[in-house]
Amino acid sequence: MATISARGLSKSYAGKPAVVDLSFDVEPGSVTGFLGPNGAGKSTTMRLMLGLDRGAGSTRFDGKAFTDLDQPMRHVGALLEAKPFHPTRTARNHLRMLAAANGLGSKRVDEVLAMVGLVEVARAKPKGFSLGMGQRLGLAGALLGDPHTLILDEPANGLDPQGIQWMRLFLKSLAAEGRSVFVSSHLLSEMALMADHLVVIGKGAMIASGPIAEFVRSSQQNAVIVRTPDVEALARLAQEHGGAVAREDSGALSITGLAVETLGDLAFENRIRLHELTAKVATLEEAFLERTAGAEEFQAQGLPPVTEGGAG
Ligand SMILES: Nc1ncnc2c1ncn2[C@@H]1O[C@H](COP(=O)(O)OP(=O)(O)OP(=O)(O)O)[C@@H](O)[C@H]1O
Repeated sequence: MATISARGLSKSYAGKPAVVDLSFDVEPGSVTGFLGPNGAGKSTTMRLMLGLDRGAGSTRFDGKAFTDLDQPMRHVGALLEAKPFHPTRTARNHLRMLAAANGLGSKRVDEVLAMVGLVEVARAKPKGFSLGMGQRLGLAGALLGDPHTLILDEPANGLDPQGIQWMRLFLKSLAAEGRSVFVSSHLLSEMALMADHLVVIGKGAMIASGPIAEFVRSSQQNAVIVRTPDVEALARLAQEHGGAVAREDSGALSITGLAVETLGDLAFENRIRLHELTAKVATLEEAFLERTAGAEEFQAQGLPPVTEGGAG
């Protein structure tokens, strides 16, 4: 059984749809990335899942609604806001209160402080914490009940590169233990390294849901780059076999719709000399930008001309 099963989640603010009929599953033993442009409805969806927002639809955690779970912290750990704690209560006391309110012992408090690397500041007040330390404390709170399911909204927000890497490895290890991890992030390169599955939304509605490899494979940016002195012949051959051919500025051909092996064989069989034959694999960022084009809540007009890689 899927640990998290969301069905028909919907929510409008003052008549404006924020989340539109979202249904998806999050499987145990995997990290599922939740992606969408700013304002796409990720935070609203996570609040709906936990019953913190009123809306339509339902979310089941091992068959039960969050509000029907006996000792919910032992089932589902959530990190939704950057600093959901009292500014002047020490980190350890904040967690102790949370633990006591949920029938958990204080030994677990020290365990989770160690897990997130906050032992040295356990007696410090979160008022002086950086955004990244606040995120670690929020994560410690989510882990208190040793839950099998984690729902994390932008947990890497404010972390430095070391912290981001630590978070990635940490979440992957939690998933490897069999937990379900549902995590939103704007850091696409991190998501590419961390997630097994994706749920991608735009303007509140589902764009794609499934294995990350499938999502990236569907991108038009996957192509075979070919350089040959016999451009016309190869282009014609590729088109005859169903490929779409574009000419790059460098003179190379960019061919989509045909596998690199097929193109290599075609060239060989037709005695076409090749100087380059490269499979160009799309990045998650390319696939994401392609699939969410036009789904941004805030679209800039009249961007200044910038060429990538042109700085410095
Ligand atoms: N309390 C609220 N009142 C009115 N509108 C809201 C409220 N919360 C969110 N919205 C609107 O609902 C939509 C979805 O917002 P939400 O914060 O869920 O998106 P998000 O994907 O989490 O965005 P981001 O990536 O910027 O965090 C947006 O249009 C937002 O302006």
